[in-house]
Amino acid sequence: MAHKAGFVSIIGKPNAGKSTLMNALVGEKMSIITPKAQTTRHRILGIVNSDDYQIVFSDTPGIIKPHYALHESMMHQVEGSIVDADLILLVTDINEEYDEQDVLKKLQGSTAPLAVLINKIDKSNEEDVKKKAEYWNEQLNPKVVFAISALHDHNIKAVMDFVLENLPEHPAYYDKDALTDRNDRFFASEMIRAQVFKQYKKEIPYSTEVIVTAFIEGDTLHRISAEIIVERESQKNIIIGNKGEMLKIVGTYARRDMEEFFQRKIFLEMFVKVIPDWRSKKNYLKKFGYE
Ligand SMILES: Nc1nc2c(ncn2[C@@H]2O[C@H](COP(=O)(O)OP(=O)(O)OP(=O)(O)O)[C@@H](O)[C@H]2O)c(=O)[nH]1
Repeated sequence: MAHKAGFVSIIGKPNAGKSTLMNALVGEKMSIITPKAQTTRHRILGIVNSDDYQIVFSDTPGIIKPHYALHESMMHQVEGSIVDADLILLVTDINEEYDEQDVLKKLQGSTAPLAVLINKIDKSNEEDVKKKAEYWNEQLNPKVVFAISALHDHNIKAVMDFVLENLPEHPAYYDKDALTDRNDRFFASEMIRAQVFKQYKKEIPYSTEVIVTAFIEGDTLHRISAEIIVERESQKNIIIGNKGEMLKIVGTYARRDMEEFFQRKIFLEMFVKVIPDWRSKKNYLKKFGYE
């Protein structure tokens, strides 16, 4: 059998379940998952290897109307991942209420085989699933529509089979040992960011960036320093909390996640820094890895 390899882009609206799906497909906790929308800011590759194939999944930020330079960068990543794709998985929430025209628009002109995945069917009924399937068939004429639950691992195997069937013949793109293109620093910062999303309300998570400033590896212990960057002094106070108690909670949970992920003891120190309006400043966005 000829070797197959290709790029599979997972796209859709915020909160549709893209990261949950990617983690179910890849079988690792690559992408952070929180109940809030817009948690994924970068394209993240998750790679599944076997002797006969290499599937490079790409989890992308949710499709939104851009309000900040940060959002523009996020949308460029979505567009890039549609252009690069050998296959596209469009994830939609069965209970999605707002307009999906922006999603449809992004897909115009794409020639890659497309599957629509109607997600969260555990929170729906057969009739609604059927209606949604008809809607998507009409709108996009995809190769196939799957009804799935990424969270409950329902029909994920069928999606995987579809991907394998439609993957082009190609040599591997990455080393067969690789699970992702992201490094340990990235995952460390994502684990802190996930806690920021979990522990704080309203605008705080969206105004926050996390930068790992030092990552010293050891056989039994990794030493990690990170900066939590916010836009205003008032946000800094909220992040730190009364007598530092909020920051302590973030640190405790993030450290726990890191210890599980890296299989090491972790020493974690964090500093909170204010950079006014960093989300609108191109130079900072560039520095933080957004193009
Ligand atoms: N009930 C149910 N909830 C799900 C399912 N899949 C995902 N979720 C939940 O939906 C929420 C959003 O999931 P994510 O995977 O972070 O969504 P996303 O599309 O990556 O979101 P962004 O990163 O914001 O674009 C989380 O609370 C998930 O647990 C599902 O099949 N059923």
